[in-house]
Amino acid sequence: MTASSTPTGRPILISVGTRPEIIKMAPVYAELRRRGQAVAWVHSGQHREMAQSLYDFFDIRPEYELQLQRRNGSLAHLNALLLESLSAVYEQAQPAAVLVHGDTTSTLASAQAAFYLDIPIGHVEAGLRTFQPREPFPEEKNRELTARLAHWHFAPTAGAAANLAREGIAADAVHVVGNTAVDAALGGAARLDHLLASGALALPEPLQRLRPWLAHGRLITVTAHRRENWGAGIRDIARAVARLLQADPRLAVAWPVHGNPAVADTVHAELGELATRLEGRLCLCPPLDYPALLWCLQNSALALTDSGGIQEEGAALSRPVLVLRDTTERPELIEAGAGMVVGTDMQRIVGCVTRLLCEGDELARMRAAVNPFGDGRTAQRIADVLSGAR
Ligand SMILES: CC(=O)N[C@@H]1[C@@H](OP(=O)(O)OP(=O)(O)OC[C@H]2O[C@@H](n3ccc(=O)[nH]c3=O)[C@H](O)[C@@H]2O)O[C@H](CO)[C@@H](O)[C@@H]1O
Repeated sequence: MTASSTPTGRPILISVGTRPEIIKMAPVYAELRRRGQAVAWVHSGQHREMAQSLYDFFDIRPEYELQLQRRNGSLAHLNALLLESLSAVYEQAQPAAVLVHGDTTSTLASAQAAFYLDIPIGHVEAGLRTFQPREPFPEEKNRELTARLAHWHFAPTAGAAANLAREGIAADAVHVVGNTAVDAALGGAARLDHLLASGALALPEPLQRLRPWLAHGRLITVTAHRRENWGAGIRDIARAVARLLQADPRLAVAWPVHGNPAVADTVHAELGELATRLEGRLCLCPPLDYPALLWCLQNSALALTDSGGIQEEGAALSRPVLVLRDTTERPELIEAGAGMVVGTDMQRIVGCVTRLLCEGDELARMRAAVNPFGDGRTAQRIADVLSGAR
């Protein structure tokens, strides 16, 4: 099959394992179905309960769900289980193509399993690189290896396409299409008011308690979970948040705390007592459903995060993002002026946030930046390529 030919008849199979993969593949699923294309969805992840609210929100019913019997937390074991189980699914589904997303272990295993069965692979969000093999680990190598296997490379930006060209990927296999995170965020945000007003969506109670503070326009959304930030990084981020809250009585913080004890224990040890004392102004809550997270971003002056997806969503919703890492594989955010890399140094975080909130001009300029991750029509472009129309 050439890079521009069309898979017909048999389903296009979308394989996902984690929350961001579901969010970012949902627009592709919707667009392919809208065009009458047969689509099948395989869920290979662990956190089925958390995934269900996403499937409800995006109206997706997975045809296949893997029940992996993990005996330990090793990535090799997970990869081996995924490979075997996904191969069995592919043999049953006989897909015309398999679409994978990004850089997780499920991404790489889904691509490997398709490769062994000679099924063409489409890689969505291709070409992101930090060029540092272990930052992030194992994602940097997962995405690089997935690129070796893919047939269609859906690069979100020209920069990502250039990274692929440097690795020798043929130009006619690379399609610059934008990032589906933008499609999902714009679509989700457009539905929010109606969902809230109709009662179809209720914000969790800790977020309700933030409402009185919104009038000050000084809500900050914080998330942190990357492995390289476990320990001292998360501790320093938490201390910066404490310092900011103590210095500015109008500032409020929404921090959905990742469930991993390596994150949650540190955050609660540093901020638990302050959260009680501030009675609602500091919301430390469990991970939020996606619409609630979008609500936080929409109501925030800025976001502090080490998440990849939130960098794209911040840009889509015109909310400046301060990246809590030493590097980002999304340099376009910085080049566009919509974000900054601030790392995890407490003084630096406090200094940057204070400056932005005090000097409104800089924040306003960041909010006015053109979103470098696309216009919300990425899924259409991907569907065009798969149908041979592009
Ligand atoms: C190194 C890197 O950048 N890797 C990325 C990684 O994903 P990530 O860093 O973006 O992961 P998270 O931060 O876990 O998820 C983010 C999503 O979750 C939503 N969210 C968050 C908190 C919450 O309480 N409720 C929510 O709903 C949020 O809005 C957003 O959409 O894998 C992806 C897949 O391959 C790749 O795209 C991607 O390169």
